[in-house]
Amino acid sequence: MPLHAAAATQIYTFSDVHALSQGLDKYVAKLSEEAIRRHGKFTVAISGGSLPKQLSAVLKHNQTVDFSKWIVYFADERCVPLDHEDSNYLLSKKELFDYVNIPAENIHTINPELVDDPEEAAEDYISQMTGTFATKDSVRFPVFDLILLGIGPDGHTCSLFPDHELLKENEAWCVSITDSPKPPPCRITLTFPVLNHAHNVAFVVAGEGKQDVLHHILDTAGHLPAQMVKPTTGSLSWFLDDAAAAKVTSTTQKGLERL
Ligand SMILES: O=C(O)[C@H](O)[C@@H](O)[C@H](O)[C@H](O)COP(=O)(O)O
Repeated sequence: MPLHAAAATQIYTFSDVHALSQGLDKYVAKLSEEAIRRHGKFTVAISGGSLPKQLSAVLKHNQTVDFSKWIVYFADERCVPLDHEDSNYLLSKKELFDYVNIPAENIHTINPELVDDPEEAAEDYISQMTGTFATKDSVRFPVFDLILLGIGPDGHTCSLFPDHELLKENEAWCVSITDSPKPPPCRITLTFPVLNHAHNVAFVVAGEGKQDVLHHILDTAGHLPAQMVKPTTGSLSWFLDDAAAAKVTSTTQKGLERL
């Protein structure tokens, strides 16, 4: 698979969700190897929804990835206990963490003692990231090796929703939201400055239910949250199954590669 971290947008399409998971396995394994070689670790932020299952279906059996060097954050997380059915941590635990040897201390969850105080929970998450990303020089924004994102039918990503005040946040690394249109209402979420400072950002989108929003995002100029993800120097990739990509017609399709 001709993987390269081009600065441009790269769109990969797959015949079905299993092929998409196979493509993600190769993509993530390559980025993980490169990052570990470069700085001894692989810092990754994972979204919730259908992404963890799509990400992990093949990757959880990968025997070459050094998961012991992974440092995991969540692109967004619900303000619920870690054993709650709505927890993104629990979802990724069931789909991936239970199968691979990521050290528990390297999996950065929302502080379970702060789930009833979203603002405090967001501040605590920033403190956790400071521990991971701070260097001897002051670091303005954390630089993840990879951020994995989904999109909702309304074009939201993470817990950044259309027309929400949080879209304007350009300083804080993580913020809380208490009026999420997608339940549950209280969450913490990474912000656009963090998303757009990542070395690599990949959207993973599958299913015919995403056809219209994906057509809007990739074929029209606009300001949906997913359209505001524009890595300053990093790569932006789309991993799509054919069902989701059916209405994508833009010239970016020239970047379409079958993996
Ligand atoms: O915590 C969340 O709800 C997710 O992070 C959210 O941003 C998700 O990625 C989209 O809503 C897409 O969800 P689906 O992939 O399930 O459609």
